[in-house]
Amino acid sequence: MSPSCASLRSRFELPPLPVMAPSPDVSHVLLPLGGLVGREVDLDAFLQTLMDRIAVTMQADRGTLWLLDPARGDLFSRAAHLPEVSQIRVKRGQGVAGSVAESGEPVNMPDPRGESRFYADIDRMTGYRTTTILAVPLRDAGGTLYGVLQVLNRRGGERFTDDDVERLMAIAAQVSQALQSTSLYQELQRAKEQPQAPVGYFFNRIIGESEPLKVIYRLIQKAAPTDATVLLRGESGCGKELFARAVHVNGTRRDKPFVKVDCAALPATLIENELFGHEKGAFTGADHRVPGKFEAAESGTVFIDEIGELPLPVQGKLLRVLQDREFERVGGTQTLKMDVRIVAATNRDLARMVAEGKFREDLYYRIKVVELVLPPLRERGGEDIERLTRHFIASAARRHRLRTPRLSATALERLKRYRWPGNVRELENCIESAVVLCEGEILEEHLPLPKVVEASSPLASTEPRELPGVETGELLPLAEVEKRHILRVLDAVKGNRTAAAKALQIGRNTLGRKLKEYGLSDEG
Ligand SMILES: Nc1ncnc2c1ncn2[C@@H]1O[C@H](COP(=O)(O)OP(=O)(O)OP(=O)(O)O)[C@@H](O)[C@H]1O
Repeated sequence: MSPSCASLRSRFELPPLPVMAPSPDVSHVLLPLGGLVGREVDLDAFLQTLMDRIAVTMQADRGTLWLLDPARGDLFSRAAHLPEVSQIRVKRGQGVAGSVAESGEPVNMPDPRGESRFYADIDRMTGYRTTTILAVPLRDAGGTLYGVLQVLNRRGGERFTDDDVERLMAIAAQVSQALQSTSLYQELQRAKEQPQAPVGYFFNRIIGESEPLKVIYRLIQKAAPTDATVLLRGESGCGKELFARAVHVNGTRRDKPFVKVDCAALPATLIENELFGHEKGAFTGADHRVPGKFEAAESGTVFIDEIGELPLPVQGKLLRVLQDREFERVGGTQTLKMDVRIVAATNRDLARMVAEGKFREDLYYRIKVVELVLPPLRERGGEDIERLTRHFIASAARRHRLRTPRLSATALERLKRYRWPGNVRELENCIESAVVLCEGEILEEHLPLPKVVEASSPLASTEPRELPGVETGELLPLAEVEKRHILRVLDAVKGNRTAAAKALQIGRNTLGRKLKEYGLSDEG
């Protein structure tokens, strides 16, 4: 085992934290982490573990570590427990964390609604609803404030108490001490001396250090600060949405909205409406004006998922948006100007769709100014599979409040050899299921993987071996086998698409798209 594997392993084998009695003595929260700092092989994972522990100890739903960016003078989120976006920035004085950075005093806010110090845009950006917040300053050994430690939503709908404030302050003192021996702190110090150098670490939500991913990170770093339209291509479940968010948060629009439009999840007739909004009276039932996603994303980014599903007339309208930055609402005559960046994604072969006359050629070239082809999981190598696996084991155990099981060498070997047709999503679901079903402390028997079909087998295939419902001997085209299998699974879950997608280990979008291809309505 390589030294880096050894330290990663020990990180995930830390015993779970006991739920603490109210006491400011928090030494046992962070002591086990102390040793890891010195062997810091994976700072992101370390910070994530740290935030997870803090959230559990504070009986909070989630926690965020904010750091002051000396180059820009604002605060950026460096690690968050269950974050939806990789990075958020707030100005000093803005929001609760910004207020703490400004005043240097803790803030305990039992009900943020209507509070001027609460920055509701963050909830809007993440889709999370904050009900209680507690935030305290982080100071270095010299007493200078360099960040904020924040926890959200105390469990059981309770408020954070005065004891909690004291406890989080004590934790902050220890976190500060631990952080000061990391490369992150050194980077902050360097940035102080060279204020032009931006503080990095913008990929902290994406796991993977394999060469093909590093190529993608470099391309994102180049493309993100521009306004170039980005097209993400890749198999279903390989992280297109995650990378689309990375483009957004690494660019200049990071403080503005990131708005997703999922073309596969919408009936064709509604897509135009969703993107461009409609005027009152545009159609029966349109009793008031509704702004579209382009308006909602003003100055931010619109992420058009499954762009290959866009009906031809709407493709023309989108082309005009890209060329002239203007459009009209459905049923409207007023031309609206807009300023948004567009990131699109597809797992379809758009070049082929162009050749077949299903996708406009001029739009195709407009959207692929920067094209990022995400590698499927099986091409990212065993180390990335291991990193993702350990991350998903820890997060599933946390989500289901279970003890974190250990991964046996045999199980890890099987995971590395499997082909992962459903990519990271399939791995995530597979691990969650194994963690939930695991009976002992070792995760080995419960991996829901087909035992025979593995990458190293000459019979390796992306299809499961057994396909119930298909009569043996019948030589069916693959597409027909897939269709029958999907319909059978849907039947088994009584038409519940979320459950069917989960069982099939594909995205709900992908399922919607396939059903559309079979000519089945997209509702439900
Ligand atoms: N590199 C990664 N690190 C951590 N999590 C990842 C990574 N890639 C994907 N995931 C997770 O896998 C799941 C699927 O990712 P995502 O939805 O971005 O895929 P997608 O390519 O957009 O899928 P689809 O084409 O089906 O919409 C998500 O839960 C995402 O958070």
